[in-house]
Amino acid sequence: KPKEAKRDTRTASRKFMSGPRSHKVTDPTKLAGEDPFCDLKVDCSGASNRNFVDGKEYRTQSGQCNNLDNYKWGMAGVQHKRLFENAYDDGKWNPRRKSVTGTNNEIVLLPGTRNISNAVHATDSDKPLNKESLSDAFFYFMQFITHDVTKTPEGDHKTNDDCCDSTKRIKSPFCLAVNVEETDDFFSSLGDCFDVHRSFTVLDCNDTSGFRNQINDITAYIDGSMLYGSSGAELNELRSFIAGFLKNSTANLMPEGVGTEDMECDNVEDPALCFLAGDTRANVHPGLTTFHTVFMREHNRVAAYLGELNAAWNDDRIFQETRRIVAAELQHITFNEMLPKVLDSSYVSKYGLSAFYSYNKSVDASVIQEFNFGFRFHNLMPAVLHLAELVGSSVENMATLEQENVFQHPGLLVKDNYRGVDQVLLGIVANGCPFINGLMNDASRNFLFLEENGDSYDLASVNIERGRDWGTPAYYLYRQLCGGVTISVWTDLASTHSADVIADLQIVYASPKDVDLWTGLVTETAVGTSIAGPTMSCLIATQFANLRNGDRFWYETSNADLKFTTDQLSELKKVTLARVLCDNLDVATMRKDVFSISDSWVDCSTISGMALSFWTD
Ligand code: HEM
Ligand SMILES: [Ca+2]
Repeated sequence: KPKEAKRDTRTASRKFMSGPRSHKVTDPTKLAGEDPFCDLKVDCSGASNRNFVDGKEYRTQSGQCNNLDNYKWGMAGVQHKRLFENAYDDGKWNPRRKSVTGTNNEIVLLPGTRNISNAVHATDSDKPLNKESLSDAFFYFMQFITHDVTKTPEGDHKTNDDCCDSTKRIKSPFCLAVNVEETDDFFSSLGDCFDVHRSFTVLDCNDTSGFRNQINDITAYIDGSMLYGSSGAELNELRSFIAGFLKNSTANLMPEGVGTEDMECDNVEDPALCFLAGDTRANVHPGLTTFHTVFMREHNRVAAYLGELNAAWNDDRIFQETRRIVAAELQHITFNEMLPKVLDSSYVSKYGLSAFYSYNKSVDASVIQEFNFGFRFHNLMPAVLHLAELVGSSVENMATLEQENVFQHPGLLVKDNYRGVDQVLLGIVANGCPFINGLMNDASRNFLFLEENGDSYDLASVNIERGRDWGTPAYYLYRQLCGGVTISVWTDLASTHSADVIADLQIVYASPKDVDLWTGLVTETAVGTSIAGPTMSCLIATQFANLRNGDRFWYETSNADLKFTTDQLSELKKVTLARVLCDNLDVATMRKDVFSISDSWVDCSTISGMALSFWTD
């Protein structure tokens, strides 16, 4: 097996990986360490800090003044919110490392995160299909929506900072070092450590103790920021400034970007090609890159239509109106098709996610940091990527690629004379993603972002390490908050976790009150047919309710100045992801429910969509 061979030849000591492992700050002024928004006053009452075109108001690019009383709610660059006080060891910034079993006289450390990954999250076989027949497209679409909502930048480390270096391991304020035991099946041949860089932080505005908090680089609102960017400067790179269009490149793919450093397209197989999108992570996986491509095309498809209907509209007006429609489609698909498969219907109704929409100006849509962990569904990562084609009347797999050859490899889209993009899409709709509570396959636990020198990455460890980096409190507090269940002994977890999982947790953790948030969440037994346990569902539903109720521009708004007409809204509500895919790819057949592999394939002509004729001015 190729995987074995790679493992055996990797004898070099662990070096810093040349590409980024996590996401970098795009705006260097944000590295200052002070929160620029603490003292900044922005007046949203007039037009000057908002976005009016031809007298009509649209979203600002940064999300500023979406909330008119609190200009920075949900805006790019603002701090993540917290549901509890921080759990940093020093209350300020030192990572959470201490077990509750320690005393004033004797500190007991939490288990190493790679040890937790090995004991709790490992599976030695590629996981079987999930019982609900969720498609790989469901997985990559969730990632696509994640990238509309949250991106937490890394701190100001030098590219060659080696956090495993014995002196820096202690000294560099930007380093976390994950210990690797000699007994580690996979990573031990590379050394005793792998490095993770700490997230960028700012000093909290109201706190004088020196407490530091993480920020969101992008707009939290579901507004298509991964397509349009989260600042005017980012958008200017993407717009063609002709007839409302976004730039594209050969075969109607996204424009090519320059430089691979920040853009996560440094796969050893094909480092040359890199696409430019509104979010720098667009190249991290071809499944994701395909969704970016489809929605960029959807923008241009809608813009062309609006331009024809409204000869008097200029580039700016067409652009803004199209962006408004595309954001509405994303919101509709997320709430109508995606969330009902993430959450059990009991959570959808309890949190009012399908209730009548009414804007609530006291709701802050900014990202709750605990949600950030609750939505890291890396345990659904498919082990392989299939490329598929329509053969006769059925969709068949043409090739099966190991994930380590596919991460950061957008070049797949141009393969086969540009049929790559269609083949990737058909492949992820045709095949099912794996799902077992809390287990991660080798692709994400050992082979993520594999480098030529054998370096790679364990996403389970990193997720746990990230929680400690952020001073995120342990899982048990959230079980208490969401479920009203007090956790003091292991058996208290029995209502949320299987006996097997509890036994695995006990191998590494000294106390159930030590269990890290991400680990506790992904190992919960999922509710009903959903993919999330009770506490995870609570965090996810809370955030998505805020993204809806706290968004003044939500597509279902009844505000006279912002709303779609009744006709337009009823057209928008006909939109399905299947229709968007049919409209923007060279495919003749699709599943009406793109997220379910038990749905049958139908001819694209039988899938209805929205009529844009209602957009004549
Ligand atoms: C090809 C598939 C994927 C890859 C390679 C990937 C990789 C990563 C990496 C490297 C990080 C940064 C981890 C850190 O340093 O803390 C991350 C963060 C994250 N991932 Fe994924 N991921 C994938 C799919 C997904 C999916 C499907 C979801 C959601 C269902 C998701 C949700 C998240 C979230 C919420 C974060 C935190 C984002 C932030 O605020 O920076 N990921 N992912
Ligand atoms: Ca956004």
